[in-house]
Amino acid sequence: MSSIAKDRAQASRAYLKAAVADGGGVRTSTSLLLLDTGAAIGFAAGLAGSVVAVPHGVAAMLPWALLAGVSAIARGACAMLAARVGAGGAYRAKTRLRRRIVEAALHRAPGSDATTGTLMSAAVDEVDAIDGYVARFLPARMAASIAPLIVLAATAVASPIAAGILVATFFPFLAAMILAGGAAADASRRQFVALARLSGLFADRIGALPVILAFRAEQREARALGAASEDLARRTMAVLRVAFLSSGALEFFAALSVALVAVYAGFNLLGLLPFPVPETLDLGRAFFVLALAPEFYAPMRRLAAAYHDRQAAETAAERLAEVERAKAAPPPTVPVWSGVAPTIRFNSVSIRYDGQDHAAVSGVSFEACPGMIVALIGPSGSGKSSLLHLLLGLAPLSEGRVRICTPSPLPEREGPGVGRLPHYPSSAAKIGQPTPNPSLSGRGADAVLDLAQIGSIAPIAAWMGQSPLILAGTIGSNIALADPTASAERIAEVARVAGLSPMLLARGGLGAVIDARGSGLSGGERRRIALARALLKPAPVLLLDEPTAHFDADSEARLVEAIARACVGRTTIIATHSARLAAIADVVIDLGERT
Ligand SMILES: Nc1ncnc2c1ncn2[C@@H]1O[C@H](COP(=O)(O)OP(=O)(O)OP(=O)(O)O)[C@@H](O)[C@H]1O
Repeated sequence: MSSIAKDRAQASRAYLKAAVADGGGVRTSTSLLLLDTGAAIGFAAGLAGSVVAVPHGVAAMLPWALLAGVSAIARGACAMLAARVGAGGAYRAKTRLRRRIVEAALHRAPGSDATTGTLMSAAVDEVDAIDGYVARFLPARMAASIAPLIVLAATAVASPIAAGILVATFFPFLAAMILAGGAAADASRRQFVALARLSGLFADRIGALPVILAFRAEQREARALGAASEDLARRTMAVLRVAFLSSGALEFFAALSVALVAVYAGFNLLGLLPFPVPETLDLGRAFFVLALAPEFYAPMRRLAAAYHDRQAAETAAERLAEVERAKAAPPPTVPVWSGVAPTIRFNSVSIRYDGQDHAAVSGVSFEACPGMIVALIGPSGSGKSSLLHLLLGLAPLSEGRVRICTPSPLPEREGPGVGRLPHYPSSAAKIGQPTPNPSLSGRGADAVLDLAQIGSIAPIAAWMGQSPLILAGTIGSNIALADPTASAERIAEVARVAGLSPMLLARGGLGAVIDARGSGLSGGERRRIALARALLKPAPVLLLDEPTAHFDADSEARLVEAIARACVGRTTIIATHSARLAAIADVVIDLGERT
């Protein structure tokens, strides 16, 4: 194994160790497997005692037969409980890990190139890959390091030479296992990478199905999926080849050791050994060591069966660690936001995405005050959305500063916090001048927060993005995502203000069910849902990205009026190509002039 592969394997093991740290389930499961070995010794002793007692009648046989029977039942119970406890431990470890992975996926650093498909594959398949590791491999590994010694000790008490035979067959077996294990690790890693690639590819292509159909790229995408699944099949066959080889070696040495013990015990019993030995076995001891010999390899068999689980888990751990590494660092300061509209000051702000030569935005300065609308205009690609994303922690700040000034004090505390924000009316008229925020009067001196310190203003911002999220459910529940506590009347009101009435009439109201693809909602209707969502959120900052795109002139005029009303008392920044919408802004920043 190269040193890079070694480092990688070590890092994966350390990650797995930390991920399954509770260990309680593993220890209990291991103890049950060791009890199973103890019961196996009892079973062998019971069998041997029964055989020896046959000439002395049923009464003499009975206690031995009872011992064998109780031991057999105990073995069954231990095996069942070990599987159950292991599965419980694996479930808990997976739940904890999945929570961490989903959190890392949701809070990934701005500019991360992970696709939805790879993140889904990480949260579902790769977390599931640690199931066998915790439920089977870890208990089997711990048991395999102790149980053979117990069997060996019990065998040595009856026949030290039979114990010596077991030890002698163990070393070539170990060498074969190490060789097979190394080959299995590589093959298994390659197989798992192929599986993750296929799952990610499949999930992404399903998400992009309408686009694929529109561009008639079905054949090409089907070929790509076919190639990925053939690759997976090839790698799976390689894993199976190694698995068959290693289980062949295991079975060979297990059978060899039992055969050698049987031959030795039989010849010793008959006094036909061709060489002198310092022990003479009687029937009971000979039967005991013979019945116990298969148990020497049983823990190793169990470990070999679970070995693939370890490879799968280590490969998954590499990818899970990558997802966690891509998680954005938590902001150093976590403010408790008040519901007061802040002043947002951009000072020589530049945004450069990872891996890009040029800054998407450079040297932008402006100020958005409470009650004021700032319109960001400029040609496509001039960085309007990037500035909004910056405020939400979705784009990286590479130069300059963004400060959030609010008249209310913002004490720091542990954990994210946002109090109940006041209701921002959508009924007051918006006049062309900045409107003083009524809630500001009587407040103390400004508290100034640095965006670089707080990471995002998402808790106090209502955002309408360019690609609105639509979830399977009703139209009403999609709007209510912004404020699950909102009343039906309030949802109906924002839906009306956002211009959804004609669509709701046609589809049967807010209770109309839509699927995750939106059940044929038009681009404009999706945007209206997103706008309604933004208007519903009782947030003091409103960030709208192209709210009037896809609208005809009349609808646009009505929507511009509605937006003007909704902005009263809030700090609003709108990215737009619409001259009509820009006309209601107090400040217009033309990003095109800067390039
Ligand atoms: N995540 C990203 N990674 C790399 N580059 C990005 C990313 N997001 C945006 N960009 C680039 O940054 C530049 C500005 O993009 P942005 O979406 O901010 O422009 P825009 O003015 O909003 O465009 P439009 O009017 O078309 O919406 C573009 O060149 C874009 O390709």
